[in-house]
Amino acid sequence: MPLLTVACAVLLNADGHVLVTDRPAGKDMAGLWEFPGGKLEPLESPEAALVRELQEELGIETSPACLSPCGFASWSYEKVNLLLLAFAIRRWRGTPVPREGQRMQWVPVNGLFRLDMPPADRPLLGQIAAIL
Ligand SMILES: Nc1nc2c([nH]c(=O)n2[C@@H]2O[C@H](COP(=O)(O)OP(=O)(O)OP(=O)(O)O)[C@@H](O)[C@H]2O)c(=O)[nH]1
Repeated sequence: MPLLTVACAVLLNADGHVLVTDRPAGKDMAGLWEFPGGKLEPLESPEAALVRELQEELGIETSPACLSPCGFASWSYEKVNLLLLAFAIRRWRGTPVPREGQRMQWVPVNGLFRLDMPPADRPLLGQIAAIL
């Protein structure tokens, strides 16, 4: 199966809460909570992809220097092997506002374990808890 590389953001605010958005109706796994981010375009670095996705999805400005790798997960879905690369981000410019019809919430890290998230994300949660 093809390998799909996705970069995602663990946006941490001053209270130590993490931003999650839900997958809009009509997409695979609609309604599940996930970390903002998306697929790398051809020849694009994970950092550049994430900076671009955060602008598109939430209207915030970041830069590769703000991104700190904080974990990864690997999961085989029906049609792809997903490699999910997570970056912690504590500083950005602007206020996140969902731009693609997603719902959004800030949750304490412990609260992540109670959310309905894609199966690929579960192994990330312990890694995220460890960096706080
Ligand atoms: N951004 C993000 N994607 C995730 C997470 N967990 C997870 O399994 N994924 C999967 O990684 C892929 C991300 O791709 P994407 O967001 O660019 O694409 P998409 O499915 O929304 O569809 P699109 O091609 O219409 O943009 C999706 O298949 C999504 O289900 C996560 O926490 N964040």
